[in-house]
Amino acid sequence: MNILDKIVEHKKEEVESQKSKVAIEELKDAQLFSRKTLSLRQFLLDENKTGIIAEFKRKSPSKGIINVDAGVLKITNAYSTFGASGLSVLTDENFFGGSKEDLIKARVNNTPILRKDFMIDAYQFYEAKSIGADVILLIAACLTPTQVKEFAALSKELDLEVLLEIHNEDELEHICDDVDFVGVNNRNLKTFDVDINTSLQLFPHIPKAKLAIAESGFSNTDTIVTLKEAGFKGFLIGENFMKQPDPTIAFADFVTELKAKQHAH
Ligand SMILES: O=C(O)c1ccccc1NCC(=O)[C@H](O)[C@H](O)COP(=O)(O)O
Repeated sequence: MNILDKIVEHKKEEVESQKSKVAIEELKDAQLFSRKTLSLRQFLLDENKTGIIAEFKRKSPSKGIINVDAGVLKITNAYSTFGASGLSVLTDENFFGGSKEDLIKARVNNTPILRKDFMIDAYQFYEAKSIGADVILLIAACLTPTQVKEFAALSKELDLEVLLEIHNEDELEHICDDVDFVGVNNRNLKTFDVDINTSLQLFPHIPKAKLAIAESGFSNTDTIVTLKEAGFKGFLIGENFMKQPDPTIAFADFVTELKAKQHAH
């Protein structure tokens, strides 16, 4: 069984257990459920921002523990202040050490937040809205095109934007009208190898109406400049900042360097 299958297996049990504790009607009563969401599309198109979607990530299947001491509030505040176009907060506990509470805490920021989780059941979309998410992730590798269509439509009803993640050309078939962003994940989920060329190869096949986001494995600003020139509008970066003794300083330094390089181009 590959890691994605394992995660999905576990997620199904988790969601069933959660459904028996909190009904959808209760989720709808949560204060955050009725808040007006922020548009990641708008933030990504804002030239004054970096295009970086900075991810709060404590551990991962590929890297193990990345940063267990990290404080979500301090780090996401700094990411927002220093020009992140979006925040990504892992809410999966078992494999990534995240939580719904992390996302609720990060919500003080006036920056769009992606609920980073493995979405496999309609219940999770109501949950995402109830904890203050603006964007949800659909991973093509664990959903059928019909499920993507249904979940994307439900997201739109709930005023959530949709990031569809793909890994290869076959998964382009999952793209549908209600998808706002197509994310190309450079990490092969079977081998965990990261290859930035995956983004460059798939970019020409992404419909122009969707904003393209490159995901995973970024550690230098030159790569971001190259992908920006290729047409990518967003860059999902987690580990590179989170593994540093102070992720807030690492992020600020990265942004300063990126801006200098863009200025020079
Ligand atoms: O990161 C993993 O090990 C992983 C394993 C299995 C499924 C998903 C996984 N990562 C999710 C992500 O998409 C990344 O957290 C995100 O793109 C940021 O990547 P990075 O900058 O390399 O932390």
